[in-house]
Amino acid sequence: MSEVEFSNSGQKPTYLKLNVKNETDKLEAVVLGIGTDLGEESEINPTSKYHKEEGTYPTEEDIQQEISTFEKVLKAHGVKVYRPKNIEGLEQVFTRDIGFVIDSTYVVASMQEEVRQLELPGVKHITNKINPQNIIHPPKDANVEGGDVILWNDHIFVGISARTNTEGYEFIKASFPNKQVHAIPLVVSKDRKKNILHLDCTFQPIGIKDAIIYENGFAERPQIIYDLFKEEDMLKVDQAQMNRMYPNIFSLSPKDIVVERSFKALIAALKERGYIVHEVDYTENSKLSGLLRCSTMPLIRS
Ligand SMILES: NC(=O)NCCC[C@H](N)C(=O)O
Repeated sequence: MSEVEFSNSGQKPTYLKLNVKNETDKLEAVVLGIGTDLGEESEINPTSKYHKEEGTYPTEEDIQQEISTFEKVLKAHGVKVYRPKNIEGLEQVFTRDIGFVIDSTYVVASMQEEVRQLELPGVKHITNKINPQNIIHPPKDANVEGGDVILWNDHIFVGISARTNTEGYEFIKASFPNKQVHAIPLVVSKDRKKNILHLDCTFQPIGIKDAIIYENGFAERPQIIYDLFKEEDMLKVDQAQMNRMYPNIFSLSPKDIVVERSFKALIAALKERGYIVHEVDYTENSKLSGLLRCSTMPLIRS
């Protein structure tokens, strides 16, 4: 059933005015993950597998507690926060991956992992507020997840990973002919310390010209990134910092960035560059191989 609002006497539906052109314009509306019921401990990626084997898998309580502190920061900045509806036994933390907005178009993700694809009905009550004419679906055999799609105004970077394939990249390229769409092959490894699950685990633009980058996360040198971002504007992180998900912070605006509290070196570097840093605890979430960007799906940035 559609949940669109009607502006006057039921005649004209008011759809969400989707608008996302980059990673940092002022955030107006977002879908934030829940983690209400994570389901069984999962081996879906090398990091989750490691924590399952080590007996350090996060509890639902801790995951929800961390997400609720993030939600408070979002709301304190006037952001409209939508939440998925719980589906029994599914993680539903990383809304980033299951769909994403490019300009005014909503792309429904086509996911490699069936257990992630099953999360899609959880956001139906939100996607029902989008004009169906602005919703697109990848064709059969094309996989693309939002964690691999990074927007930078006229440019779109698409990570080629265990989750997003070349067909997924081709689909994005064909769907947005006015953008320059770049395929960025990532390191895929069973070794949790080397594996890059999605592009947003190794690279993310911040502000209006800077970026956080783990340079060894790419299967080949991403020349386009070096062409678009100056050497002095790149905050380079090492492998241990990448493993803690330093690149996966989240921008509320070109100035305001939400960062995991323990990322001391990054926080200092960001402050030095004039950013306002909002600290939250998110270490338990990182054990599922995602962090702040991963748990958000921006709908409107102005
Ligand atoms: N963009 C991201 O890196 N998302 C994290 C997804 C983690 C989730 N446990 C998964 O393996 O699909």
